[in-house]
Amino acid sequence: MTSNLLKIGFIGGGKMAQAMAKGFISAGLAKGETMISSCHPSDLASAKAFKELGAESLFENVPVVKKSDVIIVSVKPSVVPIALGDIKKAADVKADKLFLSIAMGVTIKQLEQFLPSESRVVRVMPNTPALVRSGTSVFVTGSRATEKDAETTKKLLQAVGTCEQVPEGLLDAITALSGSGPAYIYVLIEALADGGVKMGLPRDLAYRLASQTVLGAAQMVRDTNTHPGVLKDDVTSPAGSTAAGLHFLEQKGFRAAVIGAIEAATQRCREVAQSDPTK
Ligand SMILES: NC(=O)C1=CN([C@@H]2O[C@H](COP(=O)(O)OP(=O)(O)OC[C@H]3O[C@@H](n4cnc5c(N)ncnc54)[C@H](OP(=O)(O)O)[C@@H]3O)[C@@H](O)[C@H]2O)C=CC1
Ligand SMILES: O=C(O)[C@@H]1CCC=N1
Repeated sequence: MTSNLLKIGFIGGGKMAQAMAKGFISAGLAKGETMISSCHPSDLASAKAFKELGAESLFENVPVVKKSDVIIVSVKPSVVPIALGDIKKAADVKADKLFLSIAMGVTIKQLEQFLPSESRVVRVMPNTPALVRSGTSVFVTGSRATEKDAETTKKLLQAVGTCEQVPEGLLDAITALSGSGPAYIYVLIEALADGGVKMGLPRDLAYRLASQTVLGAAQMVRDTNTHPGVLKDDVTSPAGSTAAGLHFLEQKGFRAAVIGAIEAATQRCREVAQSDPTK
């Protein structure tokens, strides 16, 4: 039965779109045939990836809007005005639909200007672990979005992880933390494994241990409601190995580097938000 499922369209079929599409399928919220994407003609790999899911894959944006109930705008920020401009220019498209934009730094105000006046907008910041239904998403509703649109957004995003409604003023910092965050953690996992290999561990064992350790530590913070500093102290035995490792990290400025990374990424989002997205 596919008739009760929302028809989900993706404008831009790249990495984040594919992660969400795969998450929706594994959550039972979509089937390949209830999704459709538009890809840039130069991006045959993304078109192929959507076709492999059983979804239709086109090289035009307007038919995606026509055929979908909810449209996920998943192109790069600089492409958003071009892609949404295609829809505004099209005379024969009824655009009174829900558009979820995941583009970093593109504000609700800009999105509402780029789209036809009848379109309803929600701005979302997801992350790639949506693919394995462990995503972290937040959303902001636009001026024309209804309560039902907020419910639809929550239903889609909670199926692939967590989802919270937030004020738009927090979105740049959230993009820096949870939108970009998986990349920082992958670097940490690589570094943990590299350290293990340096000290004699086989590479595959080192990756298994590093990834499970990150997963377990994250679950401890989330599920025990205990301050991470207390959890850190629980690991750190007097005169033990952890204290030696932590001392080294502090000497190298680990904590300051992570804080600086969030600040730099937030700043980049602000630059994009303040720039003319058509340039
Ligand atoms: N990746 C992530 O972890 C996250 C990304 N985002 C946001 O998602 C959006 C997409 O990011 P991401 O998936 O990483 O980027 P990708 O480059 O992987 O995906 C964007 C896709 O859009 C295609 N495209 C370019 N022009 C057009 C057009 N005119 N019409 C339709 N499609 C077009 C691109 O093709 P081509 O490559 O040929 O240009 C590409 O396949 C960005 O706005 C980003 O800020 C948000 C949260 C997390
Ligand atoms: O790097 C980026 O710009 C996007 C936004 C958050 C994650 N990826």
